[in-house]
Amino acid sequence: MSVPTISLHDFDVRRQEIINELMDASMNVGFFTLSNHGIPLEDVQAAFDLSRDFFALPDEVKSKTPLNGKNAGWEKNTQVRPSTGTADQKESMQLQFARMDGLWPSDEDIPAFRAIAEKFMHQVRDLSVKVMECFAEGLGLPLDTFTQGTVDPGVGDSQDVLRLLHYHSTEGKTFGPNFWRAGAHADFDVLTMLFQRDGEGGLEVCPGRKVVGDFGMGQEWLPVEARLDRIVCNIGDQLMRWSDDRLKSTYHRVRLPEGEERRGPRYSIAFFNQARTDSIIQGPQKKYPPITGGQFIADAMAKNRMQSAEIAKLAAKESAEEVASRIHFVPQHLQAAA
Ligand SMILES: O=C(O)CCC(=O)C(=O)O
Ligand SMILES: [Fe+2]
Repeated sequence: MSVPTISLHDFDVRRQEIINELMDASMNVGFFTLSNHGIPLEDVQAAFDLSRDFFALPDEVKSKTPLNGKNAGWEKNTQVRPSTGTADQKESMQLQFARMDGLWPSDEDIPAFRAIAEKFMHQVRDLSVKVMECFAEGLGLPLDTFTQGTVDPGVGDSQDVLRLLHYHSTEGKTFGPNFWRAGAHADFDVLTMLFQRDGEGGLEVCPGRKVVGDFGMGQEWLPVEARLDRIVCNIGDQLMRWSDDRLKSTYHRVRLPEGEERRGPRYSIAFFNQARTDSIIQGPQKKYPPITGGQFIADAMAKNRMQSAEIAKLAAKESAEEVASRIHFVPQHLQAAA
């Protein structure tokens, strides 16, 4: 199995063919990469330049816009994944269309940050809407089923997030067996679009996992090539539930450099398309009870915090693999039902 690449060239005339490819990838792998996606390379580069300039600021400056409880703001070395119990070796800055009061870095600290970031967010959102409409069509649902919740970003209850990520250089550092740039997890959004820079690899995918698994431990992990001109996409838990589990939300992780690999920093940028707080998530076959986008995220974050605290305690004593093999992990919507 491999992560398929889907070209979006001549989108309008090739629409049906593209829908078929997207559905196939999402039902079987949960991940795919997009080529010829229409976002100019120089705009992707500009977003990475902005990210590099922001993370180069002193921590005292970045901490003027700290992470709040709603996935906006800056954090460093604080994200503990339930799969590992250790903090991801990274810092990140999360940006949204709404709910950003006091969280945009000032023009004195970093010129035009908001303007550049928002331009890119709109470009990625517009492309995401195109892809999510394809999913709706592929599932035989009204075209706006998944995008209703993610359009109109000015409305105040958009939960979409652009996350700038900076994984620290590992030059001269050694780590225990249980440390990751990003520990194994599934995303809890509708659709994630991830940008990477050439050669800054490490992202691995556990393809086509069954609905229930233990963080993908012991299964096959596929590397995803890092290329500036491609967008890595994956299905999140919200779309899995919204499609009655037909489209798969898949585990993925970012490993630390190994052996002779370059040990420099890694930058990536993820855009998480989320259901809006008041949209109702329920599949056509009503496999699961309805839930609002707001409640879904609140539940997911609470569960995550609880599991992370639990596993951090255990992981202090045992290896991650032993711990993960004992914790029965299921996607967010199945957890809520359990
Ligand atoms: O940086 C990456 O390649 C992946 C990041 C990721 O999976 C996430 O932030 O959810
Ligand atoms: Fe992720």
